[in-house]
Amino acid sequence: MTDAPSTPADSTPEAAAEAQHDTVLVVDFGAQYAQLIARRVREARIFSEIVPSTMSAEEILAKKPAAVILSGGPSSVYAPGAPQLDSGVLDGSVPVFGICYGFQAMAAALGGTVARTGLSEFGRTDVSVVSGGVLLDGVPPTHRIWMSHGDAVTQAPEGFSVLASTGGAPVAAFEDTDRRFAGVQWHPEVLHSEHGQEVLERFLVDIAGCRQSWTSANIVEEQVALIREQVGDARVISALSGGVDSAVSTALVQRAIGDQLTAVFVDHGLLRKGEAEQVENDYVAATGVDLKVVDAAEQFLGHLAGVTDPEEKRKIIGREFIRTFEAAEREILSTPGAPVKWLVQGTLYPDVVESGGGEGAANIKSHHNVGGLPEDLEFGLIEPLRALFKDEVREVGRQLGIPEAIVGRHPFPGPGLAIRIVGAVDADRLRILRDADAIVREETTAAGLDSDIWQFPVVLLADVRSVGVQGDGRTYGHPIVLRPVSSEDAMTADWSRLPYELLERISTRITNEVREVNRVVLDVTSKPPGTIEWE
Ligand SMILES: Nc1ncnc2c1ncn2[C@@H]1O[C@H](COP(=O)(O)OP(=O)(O)OP(=O)(O)O)[C@@H](O)[C@H]1O
Ligand SMILES: O=c1[nH]c(=O)c2[nH+]cn([C@@H]3O[C@H](COP(=O)(O)O)[C@@H](O)[C@H]3O)c2[nH]1
Ligand SMILES: NC(=O)CC[C@H](N)C(=O)O
Ligand SMILES: [Mg+2]
Repeated sequence: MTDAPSTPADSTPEAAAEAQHDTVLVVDFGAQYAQLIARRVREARIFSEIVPSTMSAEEILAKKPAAVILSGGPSSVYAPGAPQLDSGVLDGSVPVFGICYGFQAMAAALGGTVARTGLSEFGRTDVSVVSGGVLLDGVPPTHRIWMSHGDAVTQAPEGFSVLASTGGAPVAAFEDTDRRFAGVQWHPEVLHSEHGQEVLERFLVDIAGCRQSWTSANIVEEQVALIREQVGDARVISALSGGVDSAVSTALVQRAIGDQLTAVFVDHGLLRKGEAEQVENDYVAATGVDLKVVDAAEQFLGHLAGVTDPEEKRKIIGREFIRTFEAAEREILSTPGAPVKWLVQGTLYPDVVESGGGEGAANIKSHHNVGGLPEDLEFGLIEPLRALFKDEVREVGRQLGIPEAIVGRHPFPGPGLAIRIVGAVDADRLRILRDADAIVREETTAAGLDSDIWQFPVVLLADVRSVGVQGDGRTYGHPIVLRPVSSEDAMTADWSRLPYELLERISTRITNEVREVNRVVLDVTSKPPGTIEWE
C-alpha cells in the first residue's frame, strides 16, 4: 500500500468550478434558506458556494467572486453580538445583494437605519413596487412575496433608490446601480415569492453582470479533464452503491480513465431486497464497468452488534466501508507496478454541508462518506460531485447517457437499513424491515406514484412494542413507520399526501405478511423540524 496521495487544494471540484466560471458567494448569517439561495443561483446557471459570516472581507474578496449575496438570519443587526458583515465587502469592488437580514446589514453598514417598527410580517405579503429601477423592472406593480421579519429598514442609505414597500417595510427593496448594490426585505429564493427567480437574475445578470456559463455539459468536460490530470496512470476504485450519485460519479470517472477503473459494490447486509442483483445486472449492462461485488455482511453486522446510538452506527459503517475497500484493493485489484491510489465517492454538496464540512454549518448527521471517514485513510479521494446538488447530478447523469431508471431512482442512504432500525441492528430485525420495505416499494410502484415521491424510507421501531389482536389472539409486536416525503434536494422536505387506498393496502399487507409487525404508522412531520431518516 502506498501513502494516500493528496489532492492539491486547487484541484478540488469546487476550486475548478471557481476558476472557470463566475462564482457567487452566499454569506450565511444563520439563514434557514442559504442552501436554497445557492441553488437558485445555480438555476440561473451561475456557480455558487456558501461561506460563513465569520469569513473576513479579505478572504471573501480573495476568492474573486463575481457577486456576493448576504443571506437572512435570526438576529437583529443592531443587537449586541449579532453576526456582523465585514464592511470591507462593501468597498465597491464586488456587487452585493442583501436578502432580509443581509438587506438590513447592508443598509446599516452603509449609513441607513434599521429599527423594530412593531409591524412584523411572517408569510405571504403583498409588495408594492414604487419605482422598478433595474432590479424590479417589468415585475407587476403589486405581487405576492414571502416575508419573515420583525425589523425593517426605515431609511435607505445615501445613493440608493427605494424600489418597493410593504405594510411592515417602508423600504422593502433598494438599489444603487453605480456601486452595483441592491437588496430586498423579502425572500426571493422561496417558491412562494412570485417573480423571485426573476428578481435574483436581474441582480445577478443585469446589475452584477455575471456570466451564465454553469451547465451540466461543461461540468462533465471539466471534471473529465480534471480527473485525467489528477490520476495519471494510477488505478482507481469507485464505491458503487446502485444509487444515483455513485452511478454518476462512477460513469464520469469511467469516461475519464476507462479501464484503469474498477467499481466496488459492498454488500454490507444492510441493503433492501433485490438491491445487490440490481447493481450487478442493470448498472453493468448500462455502463459496461468492471465490477467487483464484496460480501461483507458478517463483518458489518459483527461490528454493529448491540450498537443503538445513531452517530456511532454511522461512524462504524463509514470505517468498515473504508476497511472493505482497502481489503478489496489488496486481495483483488492490485496488479504489480500499479497500485490503487484513488477512491471515487458520490459525495454531494448537501452531504458536505450537513456533516458540518461546509464552512460554518452545524453538524446534523455524519454522513458515512464525509464525517464518518476514518482518519488513517489510505486512498486519495476523488469526489467529482462534491460541489453539486442532487438535481444537477441527475442532469449530469443524463448527459453521460445513464438510463432514466438509474438516474431517476429514489436516494438510499449508504448506511442502509441500519439507520432505519431504531435500536440495535441484527439479522432478524433486518429481515423484518426488508420484508416490510419490499411491500411498500411494490405497492407504490403498482400505484404509479414513484415519480411523485422523492424518497420513501420505511422504519422499524425495534425497541418499541405495542399490543394488538390478530386471529382472536393477543399480539405484542413492533410498529413500522412510513416516511414518504417530497423534496427538491433533501435539505427541506414535506410529508407526501399519499392516497388512503395506497396506505390501506400497504398497512394490510405488512400486518398480514410480516408476522412481527402489528401496527403501521405514518410520519407527518416536515423537515425541519424532522429529518428525512429517523437516525
Ligand atoms: N453498498 C455500497 N457499496 C459501495 N459504496 C457505497 C455503498 N453505499 C454507499 N456507497 C458510497 O457512499 C456514497 C454515498 O452514498 P449515497 O447513498 O449518498 O449516494 P448514492 O448511493 O450514490 O446515491 P443516492 O443518494 O441516490 O442513494 C456513494 O456515492 C458511494 O460512493
Ligand atoms: O449516503 C448517505 N449516507 C448517510 O449517512 C446518510 N444519511 C442520510 N442520508 C440521506 O440524505 C438525505 C437527507 O437525510 P436526512 O434528512 O435524514 O438528514 C436523505 O435522502 C437520506 O436518505 C444519507 N445518505
Ligand atoms: N429572516 C430574516 O433574515 C430576519 C431578519 C431579522 N431578524 C428580522 O426579524 O427582521
Ligand atoms: Mg445511496
